[in-house]
Amino acid sequence: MEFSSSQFFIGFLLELVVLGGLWLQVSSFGSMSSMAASFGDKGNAFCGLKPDGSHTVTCNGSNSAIIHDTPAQFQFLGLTGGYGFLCGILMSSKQPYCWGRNGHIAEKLGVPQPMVKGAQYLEISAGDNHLCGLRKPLIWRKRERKNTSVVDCWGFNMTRTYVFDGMIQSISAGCGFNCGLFSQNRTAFCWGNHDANSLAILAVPCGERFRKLAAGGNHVCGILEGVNSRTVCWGRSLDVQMAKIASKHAGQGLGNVLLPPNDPMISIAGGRFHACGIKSNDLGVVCWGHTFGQGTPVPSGTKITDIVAGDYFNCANLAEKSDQILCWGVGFSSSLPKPAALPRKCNSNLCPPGSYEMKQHKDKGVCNSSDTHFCVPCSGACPYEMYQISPCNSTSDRICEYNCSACVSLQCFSICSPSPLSAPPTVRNKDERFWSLQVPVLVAEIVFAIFLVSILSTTAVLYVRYKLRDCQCSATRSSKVKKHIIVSSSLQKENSKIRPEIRKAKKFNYEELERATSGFKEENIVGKGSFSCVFKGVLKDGTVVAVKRAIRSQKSSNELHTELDLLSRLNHAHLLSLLGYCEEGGEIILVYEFMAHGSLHQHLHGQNKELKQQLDWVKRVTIAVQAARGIEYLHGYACPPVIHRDIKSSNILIDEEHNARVADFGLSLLGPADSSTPLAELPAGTLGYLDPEYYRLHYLTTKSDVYSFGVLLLELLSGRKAIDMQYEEGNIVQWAKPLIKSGDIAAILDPVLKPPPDLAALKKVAIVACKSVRMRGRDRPSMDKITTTLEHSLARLMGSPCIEQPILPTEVVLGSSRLHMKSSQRSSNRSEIDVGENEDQRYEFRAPSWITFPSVTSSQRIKSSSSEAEVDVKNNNNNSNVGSGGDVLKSLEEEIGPASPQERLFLQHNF
Ligand SMILES: Nc1ncnc2c1ncn2[C@@H]1O[C@H](COP(=O)(O)OP(=O)(O)OP(=O)(O)O)[C@@H](O)[C@H]1O
Repeated sequence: MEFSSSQFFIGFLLELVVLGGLWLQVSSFGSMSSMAASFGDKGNAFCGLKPDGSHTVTCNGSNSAIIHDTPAQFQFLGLTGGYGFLCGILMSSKQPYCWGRNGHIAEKLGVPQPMVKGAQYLEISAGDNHLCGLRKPLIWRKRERKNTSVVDCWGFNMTRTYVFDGMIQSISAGCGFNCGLFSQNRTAFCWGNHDANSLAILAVPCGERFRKLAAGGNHVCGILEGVNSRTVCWGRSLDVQMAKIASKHAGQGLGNVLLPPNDPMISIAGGRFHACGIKSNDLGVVCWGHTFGQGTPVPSGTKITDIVAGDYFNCANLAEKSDQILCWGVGFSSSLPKPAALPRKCNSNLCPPGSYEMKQHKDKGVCNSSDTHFCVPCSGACPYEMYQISPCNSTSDRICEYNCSACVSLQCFSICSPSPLSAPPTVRNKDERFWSLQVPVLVAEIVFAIFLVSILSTTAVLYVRYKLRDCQCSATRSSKVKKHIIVSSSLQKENSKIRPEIRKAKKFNYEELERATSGFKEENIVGKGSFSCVFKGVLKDGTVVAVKRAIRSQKSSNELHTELDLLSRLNHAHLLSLLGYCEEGGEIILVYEFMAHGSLHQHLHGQNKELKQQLDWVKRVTIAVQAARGIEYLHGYACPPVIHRDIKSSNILIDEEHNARVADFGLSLLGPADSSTPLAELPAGTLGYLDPEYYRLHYLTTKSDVYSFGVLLLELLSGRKAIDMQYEEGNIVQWAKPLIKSGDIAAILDPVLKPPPDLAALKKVAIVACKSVRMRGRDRPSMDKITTTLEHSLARLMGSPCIEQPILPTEVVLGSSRLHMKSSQRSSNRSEIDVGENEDQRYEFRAPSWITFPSVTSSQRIKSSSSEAEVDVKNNNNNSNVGSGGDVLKSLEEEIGPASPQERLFLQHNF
């Protein structure tokens, strides 16, 4: 029998859609399922809900504590397993109940403590040494905050309640971190201990929509939404580097490291250094990540329906052979039952509404006996671009078809546009009718699109021409104009330097760097930070580099790891470039481009007064523009946006050509791009530059960087340090703000320089600085507006008559995977100093991380501490260290005023 290509495509698609719609219970390292595996040095165990519908649990395996403590009398809704323990949600109370042994959760398990009275859970998920539960929302309380989800966690470094904005559909736990899937937009987010999981937490694919997540060791895999159901993974444990560690742990020889396959998947489960999934086209199993040389091989040609992961092994429920559990990998005990009396979902009852019987072939069920049925839940609504042509019934899932008039994806177009010529007559007639209707619609749409694009581009061209005509500089203004042109072209040159591709950091070996820095000689030190020493070095090929080596501590290496993770993703002419890194013997060393002229701090406040004088007004404002551009890129163009958290003059470095580069990303944070909630982070940064709102309310937004940048502008204008106790008013903001507000700009200008002929240019800078250090973040301008204002000031300072045109074109930010539209570009009216009133603030949400690294250094830098109490103590110390600096912060708090009820709620929920 012949099929037309369109029939074939649609048949294939329907198969994908139907199979893709299967929503079988899956379990990863820790997700909840009807079965679960536990692993660890006390042996492995495998438990499952009995297939008789009693919801009671049965366990087998070599972990005697789990076997002995199995609560056979309790009924459970689902199970999850971790290192030496298993947990289930009790049917009666909907609370977790755990058994086995794990010193981090509790010596003697049971209901994990502390437990909120009456809390009920929808799902639980076990990592290796922790358990998290997604709380059932309390809808009966009228005043309950809407659209929030609560996750309670217990165990190593995790015991606390996390509140998230947005409804979470499911959670999955890995080693020391967790991930969640928002139900509304299906985006993923992860939180937890950053030590080994910074990549898993920070590198969540931006804007991707997932059907399912499965966290493993230090990685996460997710099945993408859409007909392809492709799997993507991120994190650390699936890479080659980690393979060596994996082999050591599992006592195995080094196997292969495989990439996730492209096959569509219906479920996945993550192990410590690997992940496995069930392919939707044949229910076969496929594994990737680190595969071991020895151990039971991954089954081939076997259909499976459920899958769970231990650390180095997986177990699955066979689709065809009833009552059999199949395990593979290494480390599971031979005493694990194969077959085990575990979940086989073949029921004698017909499938209830909301589910349908899964078939192996058209007429043959999955179960051995034709009297029993294997039921799976119906899939959700049809995907976008599709409509339902038949509903879900007891024998088949809902069937969806592409709506050819609403195609946006290539897949849809390819399905909708095959040639109808090879079809049999009836099909051809149908297709002809279809095309006779569709073609005019498509043609009309294309014509309309072309018309729209040409109107828009013509308008844009006319607008640009009009603007340029206004700024035509006549020959009579030659000297000033020349200057302007020279500046413009030099800045154009600068733009061309922007690296359009994100470079991969090179891996150096220790000897290479040791040689480059003459054995990390003291004379080669060019700077010292709180956590690191920076050496000048020369590589074998003659490249001069800066080598940053952590002062040995876990915290410093955390910082360098954050910096490595971030800088490998960022690329901009005004961000310090990372050339490579070296990670050996537990130490991490970063290699950067060498900045020949050191830091802005050294120029402004160093011993050499000449350096300060050389930094004339044009150079200072140019540095301000360039630094603003770097930060603007972080906020508006990096995806997800980056909050630097430590903008200050010692982190603005100056290269050979006197261009400014923003450096030191050790404290920086990423956040999801589409969230509208502030990060809840304990304060970190440098005293004097620290946003009082962030300090006071722990609200972290991109506007916190704006505050620090405002302080930096005041520093550039006045030549004073952010906090300088040799003056009566030691805090630069407290000193400069009233003077600027009173219009006395000259009073704040650096006395080592003569005021410029056109003071108005610096007035603009002072005003924007003043706005940037407003108490409330939402009242501060965004970085793109600041950049625009600074560009205008620079143009004016250089005598350009074209002050409406920024000297530096604004479209210089390249290299991010996605571009965000600048708010200033959205605004049609860009007044030169009309910055920041009532504009939208970019808030980022992030789970409150557990807090790390307290430190006060000579540069008065404070970092989040391991406990709030510690933070207070440290801050008090800081305050006493800096004398009235502490009072300054106190008075800033007072200026912000008491927390509103909403803010208080935010704090209560997050800290
Ligand atoms: N790429 C570089 N080229 C030249 N000098 C550099 C480079 N990177 C850093 N330095 C110098 O080393 C100093 C220390 O840098 P680092 O980023 O470690 O700390 P910091 O920002 O000054 O202090 P902290 O870590 O306390 O914030 C800088 O102030 C600068 O003078």
